Amino acid sequence: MTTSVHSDITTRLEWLNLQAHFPDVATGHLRGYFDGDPARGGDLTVTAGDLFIDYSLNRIDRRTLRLLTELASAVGIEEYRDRMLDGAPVNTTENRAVLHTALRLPPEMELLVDGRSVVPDVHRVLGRMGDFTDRLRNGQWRGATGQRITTVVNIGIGGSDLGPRMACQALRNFTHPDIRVKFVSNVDPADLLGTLDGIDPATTLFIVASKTFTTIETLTNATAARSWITAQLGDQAVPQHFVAVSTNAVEVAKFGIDPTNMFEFWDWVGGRYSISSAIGLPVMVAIGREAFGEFLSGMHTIDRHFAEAPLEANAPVILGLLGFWYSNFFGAETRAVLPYANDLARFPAYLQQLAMESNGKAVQTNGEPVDTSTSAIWWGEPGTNGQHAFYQLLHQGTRLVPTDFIGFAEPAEDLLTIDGDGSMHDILISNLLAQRRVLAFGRTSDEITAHGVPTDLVPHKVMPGNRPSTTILAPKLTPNTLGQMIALYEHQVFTEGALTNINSFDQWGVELGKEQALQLHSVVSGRTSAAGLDSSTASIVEWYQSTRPDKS
Ligand SMILES: O=P(O)(O)OC[C@H]1O[C@H](O)[C@H](O)[C@@H](O)[C@@H]1O
Repeated sequence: MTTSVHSDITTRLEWLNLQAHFPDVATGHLRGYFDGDPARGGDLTVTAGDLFIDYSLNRIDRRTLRLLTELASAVGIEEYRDRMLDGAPVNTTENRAVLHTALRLPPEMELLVDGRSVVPDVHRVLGRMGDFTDRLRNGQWRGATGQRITTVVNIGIGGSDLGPRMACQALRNFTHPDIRVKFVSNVDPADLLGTLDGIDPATTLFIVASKTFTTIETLTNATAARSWITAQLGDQAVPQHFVAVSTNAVEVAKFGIDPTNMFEFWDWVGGRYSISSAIGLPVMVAIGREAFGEFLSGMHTIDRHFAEAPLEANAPVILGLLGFWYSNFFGAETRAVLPYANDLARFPAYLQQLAMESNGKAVQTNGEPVDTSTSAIWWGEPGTNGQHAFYQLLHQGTRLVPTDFIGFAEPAEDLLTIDGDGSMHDILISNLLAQRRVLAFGRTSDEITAHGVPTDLVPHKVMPGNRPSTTILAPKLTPNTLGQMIALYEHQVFTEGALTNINSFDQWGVELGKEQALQLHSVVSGRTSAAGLDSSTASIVEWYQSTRPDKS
């Protein structure tokens, strides 16, 4: 197995330079930076496609970014990026190429994997998805009773759920008026039952989405959904009510879904990077094939920027370098993403899988333990809701939480304010601006005292500021700009993974839990004994079995 980029980053001269530089920055304050460098605000920005990114409110000075890019360059990040984009097997533990970017290539481009151009395959499947989508949306595709399909339920989990679910919500204003798209992921029966409650099997179609088609949650839910359909419509109804998205045609056929109703993708598409593959089918159904094309083209715009822009003007690289900086020099444990767009409510959850399943690792590509910190814990909620819940900690707590604010110039819809004098969207954006400003600049005890606040209250009201944030802006939340934002974060995650020299594209850490769940299912259901289990697990199994009502 070859190493992806480098090893022993902490022994490099470029790392030592950053270490020597860090104390200057650690003792600096964003107030001081802005006072001493009035042009900083407009200068520390980068444009990528339609995205305008302001990173001036970060704990860096102009030298920091140069030193960080020198480090990135020294470890060969550009070569590693190019190898990924060219289809080299950079997922070394699975010996696979990592080519989600190929899913967004225009048809006239060529990219060879094992001597075969993958672009025609990508467009063949996109064409099939488009034809299916058209038939569903124009009512040609009928259910077993001859009725139009009005509800599409995607059954999938992880990468086969989070992306399409997030995107369908984000693009609410672009969706077909007569088709609702729903999602079931959890093996908790409450999820499936809650989703099916009140919907009619005769007008419902299921997309069973699973890269491997062996994921227990998805197959269990799909089997229950099939029973729900056949109980009311008969066995012969399955072909009209089930389609599959997978890389595993054999398992799809075993499940009973007609291979002609399967939309394929390939092992060089990682689950958490799969929204631009056939896994995006529910999004295409919701917004239509042309708009889905716009979504892919937004991603491609950022892919090209990532491939071509010099490191110091490369938006995802800059964001990745900042993440690395906070994790490794400031010791930041978490990272917040706060979209000032209610429709992006699931974006932080989507990014959690993207970032944490990719980079939540402690072993370098050569099998040695990492000598750096890897992924932060990503979390977030839409503004302004979070302001009334957890922002207190962001402003005055003891932890440093680098934050991404996301905002749009034009809302999908707007309403007047209560006094009829302004726009609700203007209030939303004013809040975004206020929060990033207060986080950065705070309020000093002198300023508070000047407002006549009693002395004993002053320390409680001090806002320390110097809390970093990055602001990502786009003209409007559309399929195209959503695609741009997704690709921005994908490549940012790549950058952090490359710097820490881990394989961002495998996920061995999720396997053991799956394996043990299968074994424990047999114990929990009473088919095998609890003998040999640790005493804590055995006692909970005993409690569960004696406490749950008789299943029969
Ligand atoms: O699409 P599937 O094969 O069903 O996999 C669904 C998910 O499950 C796995 O446990 C992985 O951790 C995820 O990366 C994957 O997205």
